[in-house]
Amino acid sequence: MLRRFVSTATRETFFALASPPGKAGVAVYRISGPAALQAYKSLVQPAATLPKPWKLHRCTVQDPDTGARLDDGLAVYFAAPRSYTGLDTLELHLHSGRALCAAVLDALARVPGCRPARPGEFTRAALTNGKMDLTQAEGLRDLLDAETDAQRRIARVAAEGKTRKTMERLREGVIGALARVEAIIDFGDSEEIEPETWNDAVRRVTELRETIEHHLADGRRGEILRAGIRLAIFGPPNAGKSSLFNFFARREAALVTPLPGTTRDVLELSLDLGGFPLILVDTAGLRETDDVVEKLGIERARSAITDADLSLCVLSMEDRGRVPKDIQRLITPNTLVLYNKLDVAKAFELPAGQPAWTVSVRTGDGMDTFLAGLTRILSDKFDVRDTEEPVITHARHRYHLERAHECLDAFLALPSEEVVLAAQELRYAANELGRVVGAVGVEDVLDALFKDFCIGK
Ligand SMILES: Nc1nc2c(ncn2[C@@H]2O[C@H](COP(=O)(O)OP(=O)(O)OP(=O)(O)O)[C@@H](O)[C@H]2O)c(=O)[nH]1
Ligand SMILES: [K+]
Ligand SMILES: [Mg+2]
Repeated sequence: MLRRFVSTATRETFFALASPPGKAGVAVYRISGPAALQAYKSLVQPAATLPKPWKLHRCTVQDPDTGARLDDGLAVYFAAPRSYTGLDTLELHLHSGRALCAAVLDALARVPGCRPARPGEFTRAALTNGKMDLTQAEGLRDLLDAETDAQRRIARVAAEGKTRKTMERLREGVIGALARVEAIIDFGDSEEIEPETWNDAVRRVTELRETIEHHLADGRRGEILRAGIRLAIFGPPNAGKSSLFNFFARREAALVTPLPGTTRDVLELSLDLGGFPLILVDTAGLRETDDVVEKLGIERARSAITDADLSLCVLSMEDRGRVPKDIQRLITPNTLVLYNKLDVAKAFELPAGQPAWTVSVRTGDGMDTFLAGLTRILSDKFDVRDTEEPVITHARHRYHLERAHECLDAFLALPSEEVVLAAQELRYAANELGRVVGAVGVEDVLDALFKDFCIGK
């Protein structure tokens, strides 16, 4: 249903080094646009015969003005529209070195009609030319940014076009229902239209609404995984929260002292735990205090706990019987509980109904079991398996799906006489779904997206 997104007609030819600059095995240059073959003729020897598309050719590259030989390597020509960008594209695979890259880029800049590419310009052209949709471009950016295995896998789902397909199918469904309602408007007075048509539209919309609800009820797994899972460590002073934080950091990242109230600021640490992106947050111990600075720290701790996706309460085993009420209130069935200082306390049976462990951060006792348990919880809560439906990975997707859901709700609340209003609600819904894939109104999203791309992608 989706052809061209934005009509920024590309008459220009842009080029970039697509591989990292500097010393490496191979440097890849991409030249995309109508002058791609012109670049071939200017730079490549022998240029007498033009390259067969999609075939690698041995070549020598020379300076277009002096004819001085620069390097030799391989050239491949992708004829439009069967290229990454959908435009005529030339790729040169040469040796990589700083001076060599600079000389080749300089030579390319002297080819008439060629100019250096802007960040993300190749992908932007691919989008413009209908080679991919907005969710795929976002997925690609996320794939390049992915730092852990779970992030990589979720980005792939979008980059491969699964999110796009789901959204397009939903949009087509809405348009199908809209066609029925419009038929009632057009032929409503004649006998050709059965009352069944309205019921049919209602049935379709009900199903679509359910599918959207199913996608929305994903626990925000996609968005959380992409951004990193925030795990807030909290508890009373001196329980060993910062000691645990340092255990994960593998260095003395936070101050640890025997004085209660040591930690004041909120500290963060990003790490990869079993393939999951975890943002660990250390916070000030919670207690009543008259110390102004400590009070501020405790306020920050409370907001960090609220903002977190998961929370871990650290309790010293010695304080087990006397956990203050305001800390008890923060422990929900979803809170992980770590009883620390096993080395100086007697072991006890863990209460059921709560993910909990006993450990000694000091001696390392029980830590393996705790880490394995934590990884399993992350996997249960946030993992996205290949067989599952694509999930929402950006707040933007959720926003438009929620709006579309509202429109379908509004449609279903209307009586069958209100066909004109009903058609309008469906049009709004289709429009919202179109925004996810970028079929409507996306210029601002594109600018934000491609700003973060590297040049040459
Ligand atoms: N015996 C024993 N002491 C520990 C253990 N873990 C931490 N401690 C000690 O407990 C004291 C407090 O540790 P911290 O890590 O500063 O505790 P905290 O919860 O961050 O404290 P605040 O920042 O003040 O809230 C320090 O003296 C640690 O060395 C443990 O497993 N066993
Ligand atoms: K302390
Ligand atoms: Mg601390």
